[in-house]
Amino acid sequence: MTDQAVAAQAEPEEIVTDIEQAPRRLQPLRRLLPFLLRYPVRLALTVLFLLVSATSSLAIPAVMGGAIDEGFLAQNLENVGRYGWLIIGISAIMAVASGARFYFISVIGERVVADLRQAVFSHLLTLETRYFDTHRVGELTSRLNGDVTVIRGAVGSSFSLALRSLVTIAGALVMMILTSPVLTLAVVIALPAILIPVFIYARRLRGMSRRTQDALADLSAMATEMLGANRTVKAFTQEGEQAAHYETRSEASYRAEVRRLGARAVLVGMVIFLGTAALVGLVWWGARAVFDGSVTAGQLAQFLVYALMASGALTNISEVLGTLQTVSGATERLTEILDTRAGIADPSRPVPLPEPPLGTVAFENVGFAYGGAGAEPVLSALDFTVGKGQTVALVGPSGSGKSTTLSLLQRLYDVTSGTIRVDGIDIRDVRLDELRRRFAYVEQEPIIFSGTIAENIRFGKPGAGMDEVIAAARAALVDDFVADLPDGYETLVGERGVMLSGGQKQRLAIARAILKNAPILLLDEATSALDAQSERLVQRALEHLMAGRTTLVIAHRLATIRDADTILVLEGGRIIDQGTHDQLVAKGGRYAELAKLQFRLAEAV
Ligand SMILES: Nc1ncnc2c1ncn2[C@@H]1O[C@H](COP(=O)(O)OP(=O)(O)OP(=O)(O)O)[C@@H](O)[C@H]1O
Repeated sequence: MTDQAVAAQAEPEEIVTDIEQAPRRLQPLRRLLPFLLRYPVRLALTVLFLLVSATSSLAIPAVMGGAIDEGFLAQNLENVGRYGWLIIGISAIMAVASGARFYFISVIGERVVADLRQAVFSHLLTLETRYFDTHRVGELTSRLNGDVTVIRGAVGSSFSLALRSLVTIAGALVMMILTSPVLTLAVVIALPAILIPVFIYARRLRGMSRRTQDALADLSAMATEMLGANRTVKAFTQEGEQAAHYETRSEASYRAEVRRLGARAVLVGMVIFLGTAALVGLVWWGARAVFDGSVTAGQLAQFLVYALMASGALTNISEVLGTLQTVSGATERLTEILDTRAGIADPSRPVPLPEPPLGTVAFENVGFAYGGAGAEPVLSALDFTVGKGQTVALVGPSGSGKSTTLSLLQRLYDVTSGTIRVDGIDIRDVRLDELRRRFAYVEQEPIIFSGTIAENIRFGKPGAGMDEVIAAARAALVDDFVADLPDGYETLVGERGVMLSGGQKQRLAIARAILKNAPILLLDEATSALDAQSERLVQRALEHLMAGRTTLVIAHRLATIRDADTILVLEGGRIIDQGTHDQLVAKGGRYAELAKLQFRLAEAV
């Protein structure tokens, strides 16, 4: 089974635990407040329109009561008309206020979500490499999408519904007491008998709805993973197997949803029956009060409407509470990211690097362990210098620490002991962006983004003009294949550059590095063999790039090795030998053995 498939199958448990651990507390919601309070005017307008719409909706039943008593029962058509106009006027105010409330709260919701999403994304980009070593990118993007969407729903509608319901309950209760204290007392006594069973059942339903959400999250996680890995799936002829997995999960999600719908149907029935029974009881009780003259028929009608409004609002609140718990979980997961401090950050008093750049590198007795001091060291007592314009090649068996050395130089991780200097300055004293501007990095498997050829090259120097991009492309021999592409530099290269060959991707990455024009070049040569023609092109592109630059190269090509000023032979994180190719070959020993094994024999002949 493929790695991806294994990972996909490991996913359900993780997702379920994640969601089950979602807090039932609502405190994390407080963290949304600063985002909301950034827009005080819109917030104030929302509250204003909310109060206006709630008050006007509460006024209608009172007017209606008046219409019944003074209009219908008094058989006074004029009064019916007058009250009718009043109701139309109030409805107009209510309509405008409700529309405005909906608009402002939705805009705030969208605004908060956009702010939150941007804050989380830009914060994630500042976190150090170690964070990404221990967090799955799929999980992070799902937080960015899923959790943010959950919050959008809540801020836009649930908050508004909760506020409106609270105001309605309070207002309706006041109006009920004003209309008839005796009837209000009867309702307050009878209410728990109806609400308690409904609440208990609704809570069970919420648990079920969380399980269906889990099942859905699980389904979409699997689909994303498998579609992304479609080449691997095909290579291992896993289509049938994975489709069957998907079907099993999809069926589970369907069954969970059906169970939830059944339970919901029971709840709806329960609400209808208990509600109607309560209404009949209230009407009967009210009729008695009308007959003995303690309330008028209009007051009774008005009272019934208030009671219905209050109970509707109560039901809304119980639903909103459920939603807010989910939102609280989402908010907590996002604020967790925002609270993570970058382990590698700018120094408080940065030292500027010399201008113009010297282009020198020095490792002084550097030790490093991925797990921090005390853990198994990956590099020990690493000591070497690279002078301006020199090329130093790192060679050594797999796992000897070559890539780690380049990571440390870019300060993707901090050394555990010793010092690294660029142009004589300890890199921990330099601003991160200033330091990293001094390097151009060409990775072993270059990362190509899904935009156009020009955008990919321009990644080396944002804002570079088209003439600069083309000059870099010429130097990296990219322009010869671009000429054959339908849209030239504007051709889209597909996700991860799938539409380009291995050699073309490498040349594109070299063009990007040429455009960056940094004084120090970090090069991780590709191990995968290209055909002779591509290889020659990449080699020529590299020569253009290396010209006049200080270069640290993880070398796999004999040509690179031969031209290097110094070769550092690494083994087990230590430099076991150094010198030029000829010196080291003459010495015999480990380097000669390694050279035979590691460098392409074809090149040696
Ligand atoms: N992010 C990481 N977290 C923990 N350990 C790591 C990490 N990256 C590398 N290692 C470990 O550090 C050691 C050195 O790895 P490094 O990638 O520097 O070797 P390398 O010489 O570049 O190997 P290769 O030629 O195979 O790329 C290895 O034992 C590796 O398992």
